[in-house]
Amino acid sequence: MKLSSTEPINSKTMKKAAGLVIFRRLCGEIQYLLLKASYGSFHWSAPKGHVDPGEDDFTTALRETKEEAGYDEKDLIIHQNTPITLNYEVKGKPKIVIYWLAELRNPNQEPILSEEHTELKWLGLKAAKECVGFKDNQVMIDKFHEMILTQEKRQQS
Ligand SMILES: Nc1ncnc2c1ncn2[C@@H]1O[C@H](COP(=O)(O)OP(=O)(O)OP(=O)(O)OP(=O)(O)OC[C@H]2O[C@@H](n3cnc4c(N)ncnc43)[C@H](O)[C@@H]2O)[C@@H](O)[C@H]1O
Repeated sequence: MKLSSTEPINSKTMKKAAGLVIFRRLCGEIQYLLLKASYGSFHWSAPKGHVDPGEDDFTTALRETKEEAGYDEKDLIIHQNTPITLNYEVKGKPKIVIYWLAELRNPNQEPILSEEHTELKWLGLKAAKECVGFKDNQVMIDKFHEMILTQEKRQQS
């Protein structure tokens, strides 16, 4: 389900985070960046994090990407008009996470990880979906992938 990024939330009952699904084109393949958490269930996700009080979602996505992957806005081509929002529960509390799609301009620029992650992977569509595991996350990657392919077709025609 997609929500407006300006939808009001009750920060006491709902967690909110924002991030970027970053891809690169390398050796004829579209590859997605995933990071492994250094805590909790050691889950894999795109760079993202908690929206600070008073911060807008997109600013959070940029800040967290810089903190967790070392990429600046200038390193990326961001599809700002097509965010996708995931809704799930963490420890019994609802959480929403807003993601934007972003292409890494220089596919050879490797991420710089923070202490929040121990590993990174660049994965093609199938492997990326297997790695994130969660169905809603997989559907999101499929949707972003479709956007990339549609844009490629438009540019070729
Ligand atoms: N257990 C822990 N132990 C120690 N420190 C911790 C901690 N959890 C958080 N922290 C601290 O919090 C900071 C992270 O904060 P932030 O960096 O600000 O926020 P975040 O990425 O949204 O946090 P998190 O990784 O917890 O969220 P996610 O929704 O992916 O993941 C949250 C949970 O939801 C699950 N999940 C992820 N995506 C899901 C989905 N689509 N559907 C259902 N569950 C999902 C994950 O497997 C995971 O279990 C870290 O620096 C760390 O210090």
